Amino acid sequence: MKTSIATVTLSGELPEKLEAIAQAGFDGVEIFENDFLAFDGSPADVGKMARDLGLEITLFQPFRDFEGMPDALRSRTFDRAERKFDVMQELGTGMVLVCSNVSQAALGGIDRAAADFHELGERAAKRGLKVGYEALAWGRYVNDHRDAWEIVRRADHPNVGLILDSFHSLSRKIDINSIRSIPKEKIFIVQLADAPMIDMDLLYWSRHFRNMPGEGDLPVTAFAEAVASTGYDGYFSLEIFNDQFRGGSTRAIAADGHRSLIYLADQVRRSVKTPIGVPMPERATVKGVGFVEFATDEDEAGELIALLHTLGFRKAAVHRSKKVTLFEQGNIRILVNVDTAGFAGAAYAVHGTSAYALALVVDDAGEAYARALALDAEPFRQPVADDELEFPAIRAVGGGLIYLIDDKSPLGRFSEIDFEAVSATRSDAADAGLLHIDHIAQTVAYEEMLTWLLFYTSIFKTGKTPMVDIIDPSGVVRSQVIENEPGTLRITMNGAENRRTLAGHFIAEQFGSGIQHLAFSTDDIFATARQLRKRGFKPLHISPNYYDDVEARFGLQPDLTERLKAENILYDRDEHGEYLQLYSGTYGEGFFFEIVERRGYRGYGAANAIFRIAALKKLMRPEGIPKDAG
Ligand SMILES: O=C(O)c1ccc(O)c(O)c1
Ligand SMILES: [Mg+2]
Repeated sequence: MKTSIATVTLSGELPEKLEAIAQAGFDGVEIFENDFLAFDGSPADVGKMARDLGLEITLFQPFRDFEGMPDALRSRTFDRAERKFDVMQELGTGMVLVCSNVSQAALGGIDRAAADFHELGERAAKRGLKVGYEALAWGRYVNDHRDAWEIVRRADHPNVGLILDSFHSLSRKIDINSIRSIPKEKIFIVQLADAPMIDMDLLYWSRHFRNMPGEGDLPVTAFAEAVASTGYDGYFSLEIFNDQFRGGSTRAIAADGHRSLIYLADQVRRSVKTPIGVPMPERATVKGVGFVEFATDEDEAGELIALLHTLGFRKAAVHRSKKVTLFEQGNIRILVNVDTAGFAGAAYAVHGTSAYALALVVDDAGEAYARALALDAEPFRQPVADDELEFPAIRAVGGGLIYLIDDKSPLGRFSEIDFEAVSATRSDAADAGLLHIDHIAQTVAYEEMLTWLLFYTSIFKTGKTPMVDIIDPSGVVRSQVIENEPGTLRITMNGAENRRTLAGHFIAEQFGSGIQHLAFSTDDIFATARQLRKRGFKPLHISPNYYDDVEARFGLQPDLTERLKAENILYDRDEHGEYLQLYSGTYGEGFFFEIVERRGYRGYGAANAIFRIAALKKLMRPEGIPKDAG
């Protein structure tokens, strides 16, 4: 698949945009007229800049309010077009996008529009240029690609074709099967954009909320499949109007865009069986979390290890060559790394004590790694001793790592190969009944949420649930769940917009995104709570007012409410069952542990988050969260 992106998608000046586009691996670029007009160089300079970076200029756009003008305005409209053609020839691009007329002056009529396009085609042909017609979802007379296609068909000119834009068609819920019968040579270019499902004015939605394919809720893949079924083998070009992207990191957004197209091509290749995109292994099935690794130092390790002990973990093994200790309970493994050398040391130096790495157990680590790299993930390597395992690894949230391990290779036996077991002591006899990692909560800056959503969902067989707003006493935190069907990988991603929220404070003080809490599962939270108490665990104190409310809200038996209150356990329920949650206090700059018992429940206790956040913030005062820092 040939990939392209419109300059309007990115922030910055034109040269910066072009560089980021080339760097991200695109083949082509659409020059959006305003980007060109705001730039000081000549069209020839822009053309040279693009070509020097190896980019083809796929399109110059948009040319507005062209077709169906009354006679008094018609010749001036053609003059305007000739001026655009001059610029295009200097730029060195062969195609212009004409979007459907929105002018009050425009006259309707398919034949009138077709005649205008025929003439424009004649004029374009003289210069060796092509004209593509796109139906804007809010066009005055033409707002449906089926009508635009009919106009193009009647214009009957080899230099006039159709431009499809997934947003315009999907936002109006136009049947995409209508694309399948369009001859591929009449589809000049295909623009792609997704968007979150929001019920609002089409123009406003389009100009502010588009996002990359796979980041939103529109069936962009099905749209691309319909296009591919025609045999179309031209450019797929991203055209994303998004306020956040325009203010975001030029390089990061360009990289997300490239990843979104590779992912899309992979899905289309599998379903339509066309040779689109690069063959790669399927999305990796995650069977579980192999371990979570903390980076810390000798001084701070003590407090973390003490906390792990109160949670019922036992020291199970030590690394043969590195200063890494393995703690275990049920199927949960936690590594505590105090090595000053290597990546863990660097992570500690930047972030302080933090859970910087995650191992995911997949069917085939080599295949998962190959897929990750095909999707532009950044590989990670560091030297390992001869007799030690080298985990395939990629960079992940907050500059941390994801290690890929599997059971079919020696990687699955890392705890025997790289580690030496230590014998159990008497105090290890009874654990706290913790079984699995239920979920991993990562806190990221709000503008990074889509990046990581696309990262996880494109590489691993996971899906997302709708974003929810969590009310922090100092602002809103957006929360997005990424999970797989069997629940063996559950990630909650919290996006913070300001640093006064608990999540925002965590990012500011940790110097970046990262894992903010780990939730462990138990199948008897009351028994676990009892064990934890014996071990000296201090649960997060929940206000008694909460229990009055929860009893009334769910109609709980008073004795259950009393038991919940006695153990500081939070309660929630959905149509599938009940959820019980118990929290630790905060550790460091806002890290904490959670213990959950799921009785069929599928969610994450979003309704309880406000109480949990308030309680955690109370713990962190007075020196914790600045009351009114900006
Ligand atoms: O919002 C617009 O005006 C606009 C312009 C050009 C396009 O290709 C498009 O999809 C929208
Ligand atoms: Mg468009």
